[in-house]
Amino acid sequence: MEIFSSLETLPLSLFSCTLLLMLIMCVKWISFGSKNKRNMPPSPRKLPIIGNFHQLGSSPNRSLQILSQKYGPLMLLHLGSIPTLVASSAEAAQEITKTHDLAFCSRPSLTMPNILLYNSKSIAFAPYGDHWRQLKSLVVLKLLGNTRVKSYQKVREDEIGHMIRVLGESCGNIVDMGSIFGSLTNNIISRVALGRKLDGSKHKKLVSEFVNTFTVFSIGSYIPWLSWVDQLIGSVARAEKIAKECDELVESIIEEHVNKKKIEDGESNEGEDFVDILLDLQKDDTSAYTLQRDSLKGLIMEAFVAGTETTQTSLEWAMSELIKNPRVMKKLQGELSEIAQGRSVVSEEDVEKMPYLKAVIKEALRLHPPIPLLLPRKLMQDVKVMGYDIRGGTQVIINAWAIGRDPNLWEESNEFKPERFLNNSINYQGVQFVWLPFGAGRRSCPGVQFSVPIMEVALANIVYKFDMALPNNIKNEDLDMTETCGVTLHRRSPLLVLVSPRF
Ligand code: HEM
Repeated sequence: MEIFSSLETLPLSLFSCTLLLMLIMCVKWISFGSKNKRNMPPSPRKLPIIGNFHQLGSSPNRSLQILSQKYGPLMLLHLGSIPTLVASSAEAAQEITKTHDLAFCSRPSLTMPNILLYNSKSIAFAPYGDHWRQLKSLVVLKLLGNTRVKSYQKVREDEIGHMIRVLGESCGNIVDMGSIFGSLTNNIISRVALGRKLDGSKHKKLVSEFVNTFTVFSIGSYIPWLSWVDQLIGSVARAEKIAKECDELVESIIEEHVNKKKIEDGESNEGEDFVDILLDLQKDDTSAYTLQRDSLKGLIMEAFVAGTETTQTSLEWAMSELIKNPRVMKKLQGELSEIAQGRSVVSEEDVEKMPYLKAVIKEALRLHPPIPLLLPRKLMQDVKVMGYDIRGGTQVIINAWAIGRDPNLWEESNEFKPERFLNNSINYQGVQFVWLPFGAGRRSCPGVQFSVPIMEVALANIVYKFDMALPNNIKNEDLDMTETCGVTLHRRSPLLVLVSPRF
């Protein structure tokens, strides 16, 4: 009887199984169809496992520019297994940083920043969310706002004065301008962030190792199932060691500040550095946001990563272009002589009357944006960009370097012509999307107001006080301008010059 009944049900279960199978196939077919109907951006052919990595070469900004000439201003690459949208035109940049800014506002999770910056608990590599929003507005308002940046004027003047004295003592000798600018930016950031210069070469070396570790390639960031390779070759262990040593350094500096505060309690807040300000904010129980210790330390270390080499590289490129273009150098010296009128120092107030100086710096940043591909973003939901369907989770790169050299946007786009920035409205907020050295939109750089006065006043004083020539009778126009990628896009060869006083 039992056998009978089970036999009876057999055709029925076979029927339902077949029906279920057909249903699954139908759903699959429909979803495959709709996938095919998705209008994906053009993609260069990729290789198994590594995807398009082999096409980036040693100069990704240039390789991506060349690829975009073939595949268009929006292309979809695969870096390992990570789908990566590459934007190479002003229109594409505008879509990402303005039209869909919120959707494109996150950052991908990357191994090295996670190790070095307390699991990306500071700003630059934090995913979008409450934590990032609170921290960014804290930095914009309390550390890098207008009034606060003005209060660092004394530090800027001191350190630029010191740099000019060092150059004065080096007249007649060959000077490495990169190292001069490196010391300047390091000293300024150290004094503003920590309240003092880093003592001894040991700490300077540690901080420079910390900054450089950000560029150590991590295979796990792009091919997650191969992340054990990072462990095997020791890159994770090395980064962890540097992170630990830096953490100890920042902890000791915080301790110094806590002790100093106990002594100075009740005195005025003048001359406060980042650590002072952040410690005060941590104690502020009227604020709805609690600043965690790791975020505080992350912000301090991030200032070194984000602020030193970027400003140093920009100065080095601006100086290189001035040396290579004597016509521009002469015109700038003319403006400086006219405004400074024989005074020994060019002040921050003088610089406000110097449109050509400002144009020189903007033009140098156009040709040599220190972070040529900005920082990678991550799309948080599916969106349509310039008619293409882009899936949530895609990583996004904006080739600011290529946009700055786009011949459709810039006449004689590879030439150094500061005049193009006179009488135009292109400003540091990047709202025109044709010039993006500091990015644009919610994720743009909060350090603009901090670094621009350093660049302007430092360059003004050097050019006002010294003539520069290349050693070994190298002609100015033969100066090697080859670039190489590190934390920033910097000169491959050091900028060695012979300095002589102008008066
Ligand atoms: C010449 C100097 C500098 C240049 C060219 C520069 C450039 C940039 C660029 C291109 C980005 C990425 C923007 C994007 O993804 O859209 C960025 C982000 C950032 N920069 Fe700067 N930067 C400079 C100086 C500074 C300084 C001095 C500080 C702080 C002391 C700073 C702090 C930051 C931070 C915290 C971010 C992350 C913003 C976020 O993710 O929301 N930068 N910078």
